[in-house]
Amino acid sequence: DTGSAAAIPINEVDIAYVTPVTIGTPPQTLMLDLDTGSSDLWVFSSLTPSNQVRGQEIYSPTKSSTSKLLSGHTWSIRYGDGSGSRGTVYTDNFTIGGLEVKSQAVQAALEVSSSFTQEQSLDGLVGLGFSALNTVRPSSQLTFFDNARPNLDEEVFTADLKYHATGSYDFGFIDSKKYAGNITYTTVQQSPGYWTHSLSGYSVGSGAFQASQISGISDTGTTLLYLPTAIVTAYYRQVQGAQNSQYYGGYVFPCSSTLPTFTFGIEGARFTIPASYINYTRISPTSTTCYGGLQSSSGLGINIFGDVALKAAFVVFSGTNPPRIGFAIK
Ligand SMILES: O=C(NC1CCCCC1)N[C@H]1[C@H](O)[C@@H](N2CCCCC2)[C@@H]2OC[C@H]1O2
Repeated sequence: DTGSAAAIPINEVDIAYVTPVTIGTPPQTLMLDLDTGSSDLWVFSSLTPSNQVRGQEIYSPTKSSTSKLLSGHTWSIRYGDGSGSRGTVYTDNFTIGGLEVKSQAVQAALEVSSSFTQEQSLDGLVGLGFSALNTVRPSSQLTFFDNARPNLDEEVFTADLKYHATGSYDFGFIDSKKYAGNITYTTVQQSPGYWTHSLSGYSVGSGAFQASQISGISDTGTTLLYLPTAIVTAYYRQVQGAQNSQYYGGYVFPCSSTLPTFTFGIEGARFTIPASYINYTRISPTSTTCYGGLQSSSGLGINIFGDVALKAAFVVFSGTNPPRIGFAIK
């Protein structure tokens, strides 16, 4: 089996990407954020208090003839940005891009935090991390990818996220039309459950490449790129008027500044993030101060290769044993 679906930016600065999925019988279509940084599949639902729902589509298990309550099971998740949700669990038929999993655990939200309520075009998440991170108790549940794997033509899914444009997620096959040259793979450490791997180094603009093993997670659910402070300060040293603002919680700079590109290594391959991706957003609609797409990871305890980096490549998440991650230019 295979599947292929769109990855649609939910706003004009690509804060997140959503993908249409169907749940139940007859199919209910929701727009979910496919997140390789977590492993819960949860949705706004008919059980979510109405004062926490602001325009989202909801899953109504009672309207699906194939839904089953997973009785006695609950879940509760907290994300790195402080957002979170909790609820109860059903199983139901679930498809992404024509790929169906029967009896997928669908976690129905009984409560969501305010940042989810405020994102009206995001109806929930599909966790594509390793199932060890799943928060359902007393028995944890498998991700959509883990459930689909036995039926996939190839044990992979790919992410082709785009800057200010719609990209795609493919399951079960690698579309050679979506990238150029070769795919460079590197090993993944799957414990504790993230797609954890290393970069082989970096360079700023036309500067020399600094070989250095930088461990982190490839996380489609994180908007920005978070790297060690030494790398980030070296980058913004090249930006006129840049400063690390306590007030804005990160590096800001005059929107008119010229930014250098940022290149990261995967083994022997090199991937260059255009300056435009790092000129992330104005701090407010009328401001001439801009917030950077590259920020420091100090305080996070982990480096995060989020969408700002991933959208510069075609990325293969390979569920082989051992798992691997592959990058190609596009
Ligand atoms: O918390 C993180 N990442 C952290 C960012 C700060 C540094 C540590 C990692 N990712 C979340 C993201 O923010 C959420 N958000 C929802 C609203 C639209 C924007 C996305 C979405 O829900 C879970 C996941 O994706």
